[in-house]
Amino acid sequence: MNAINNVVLRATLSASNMSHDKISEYGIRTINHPMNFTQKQMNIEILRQGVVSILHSISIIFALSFVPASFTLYLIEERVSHSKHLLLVSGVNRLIFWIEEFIWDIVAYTISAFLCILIFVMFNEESYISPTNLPGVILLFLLYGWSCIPLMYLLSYIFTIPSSAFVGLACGNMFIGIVTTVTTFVLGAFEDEELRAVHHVIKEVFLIFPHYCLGSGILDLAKNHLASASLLNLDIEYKSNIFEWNLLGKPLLCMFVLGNIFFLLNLAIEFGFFTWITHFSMGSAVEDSDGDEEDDVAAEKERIHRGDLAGDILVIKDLTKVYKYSQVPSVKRINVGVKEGECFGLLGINGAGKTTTFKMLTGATRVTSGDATVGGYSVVTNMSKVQSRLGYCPQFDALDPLLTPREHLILYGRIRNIPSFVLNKKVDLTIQQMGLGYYSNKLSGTLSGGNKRKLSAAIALIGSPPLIFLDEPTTGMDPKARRFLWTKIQDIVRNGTSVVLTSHSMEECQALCTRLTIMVNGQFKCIGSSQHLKNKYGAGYRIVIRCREDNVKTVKEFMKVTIKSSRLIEEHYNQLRYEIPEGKLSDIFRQLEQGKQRNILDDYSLSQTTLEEVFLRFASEQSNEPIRRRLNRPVFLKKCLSCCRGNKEE
Ligand SMILES: Nc1ncnc2c1ncn2[C@@H]1O[C@H](COP(=O)(O)OP(=O)(O)OP(=O)(O)O)[C@@H](O)[C@H]1O
Repeated sequence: MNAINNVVLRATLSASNMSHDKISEYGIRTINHPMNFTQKQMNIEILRQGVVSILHSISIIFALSFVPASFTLYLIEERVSHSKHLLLVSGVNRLIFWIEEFIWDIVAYTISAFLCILIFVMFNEESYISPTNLPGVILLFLLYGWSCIPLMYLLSYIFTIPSSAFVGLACGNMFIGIVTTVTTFVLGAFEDEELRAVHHVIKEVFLIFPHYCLGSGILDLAKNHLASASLLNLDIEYKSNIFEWNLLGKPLLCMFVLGNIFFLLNLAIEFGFFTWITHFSMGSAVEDSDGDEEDDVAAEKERIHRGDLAGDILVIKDLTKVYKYSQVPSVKRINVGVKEGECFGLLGINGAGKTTTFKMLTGATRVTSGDATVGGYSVVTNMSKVQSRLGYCPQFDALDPLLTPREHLILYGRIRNIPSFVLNKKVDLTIQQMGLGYYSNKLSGTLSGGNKRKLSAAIALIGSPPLIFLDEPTTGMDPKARRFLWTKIQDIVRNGTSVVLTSHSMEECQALCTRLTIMVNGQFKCIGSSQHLKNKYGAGYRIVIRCREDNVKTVKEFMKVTIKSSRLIEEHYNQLRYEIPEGKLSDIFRQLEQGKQRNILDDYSLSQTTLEEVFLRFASEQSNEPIRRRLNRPVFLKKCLSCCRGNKEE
């Protein structure tokens, strides 16, 4: 309207031949000054701004729910694949592991948090980026990461599938953050006395959630900014310290304290504090071994108890493991000493207790009773010292799928303190010897089962630790790689390294082990060299006879008469299999040759009892009772336990 008036005025002046410069001096200037808000308008405006602020809080909680949850992906993968355990066994300090994990995650989180702040800057959100409020916003974001990341570490123990953990934890973060913040905001808007009382209580209780601290902090900051802006409209200057107790002071302090508590709880789980408490509260009495102990087992036990341990790098004394909620021990009072430069074999059928023994010796599970020492250090009291002396090839490949074989070997070589000037050469040599050259730069997640096994064995050997545990190292390997590994094991044993090996291949045990034991139901049934075991527990010789179909009866008669101690153990069509417990080898040959000359038998073979037969004899004693007697724990209890025990199995 004013502009039209000015146009009319200047057109009239122009018609009266006034100079152009002068015309611009004439005109009407209008100034619009809004009236101050009424009380009602003010309330509506505050409510409108409040709703905008709660939307900001929700958006921030939403964005920052995903980032901390994503840090559990790798953590769970490492725990479930046991690659974390392998790192610890190779000498990584548990405390350093978690500090490094936290530093890495907090740096990644800080980048995301600063991107959120950048969005505020781009949209010029005065409530958050004004010089007085910006430091508060930065601190709120950083302390949220400080407290929420260790909380995610704690909750990650509940999960075994990384993707489920990510979805579950991100949704949980969002749910808690949004529900707590919106609830307190809505309750705060009511005038009712009772609701106000509830509002005050839950505002304090919700401070145990970092998500609420962040949401309420953002909201309070925006409300405070709105109040000072509104008062400024009334020409009243209102300045407040945003770090005061009732504004940001309380949530900031709570997040700082919560972060410390969550991190310490996580360390307590990592160091087995809770399993330690339950271990002592549940008791661990296991009666002595069964009376029918073989004399070589008893002799070894006697040697260990006597303390005659000269030259033994590994000493196992009455080592026992009873898993929680299992009524029978998985490993029961075993005793053995392994000398420097000795390869000791642990044989036993599935479920005999071999892996459990390794788990106790490497710190993956707690010892129920008894002890074992490596180089004089106890696995019960000084596991970190024990671990620094171990190489371990677990039963299932504990590899990081995102690292290549070369990167794995460099990583473990560095952990084992191989000087950097020889490390690359050593790694190249190992890769070439293990036949991994073609795959050395491929992700280990894409390797075949056999190649993964080769890599696991190479990791155990790199750095030449004095004691190496190999849990079925050659399973799935091709014959060439298997032969190479055998040669390699023989070499390192010759050079003074001790090896404890489990295998289901009798051929492997005979080729490598200086002494071996057969485990049945968690107990050692015999100990000695393979020849000693065959002599002692083998039933003499085996004869396989082939004859004409119509001659079977005659052969049976012949054997009954000529080799009286023989016992028929198998009969298939024209093939008979006999066991001869005793007798001179030359006499047996002579008698069989006579039978052949008399055309009673066509053909025969004579052999000593094999280790496999000794093994089968003992293995037949293994009962599946332990498995049947294990109780069925409720699922929720299992999850609760897995959370409390962290990476320790019980
Ligand atoms: N985490 C566990 N909780 C309860 N019982 C377990 C646990 N792990 C193993 N066991 C039980 O302990 C016994 C010994 O198991 P272990 O894995 O040591 O046998 P193994 O000799 O290594 O068998 P395999 O040759 O199949 O590897 C089994 O009866 C098994 O069911």
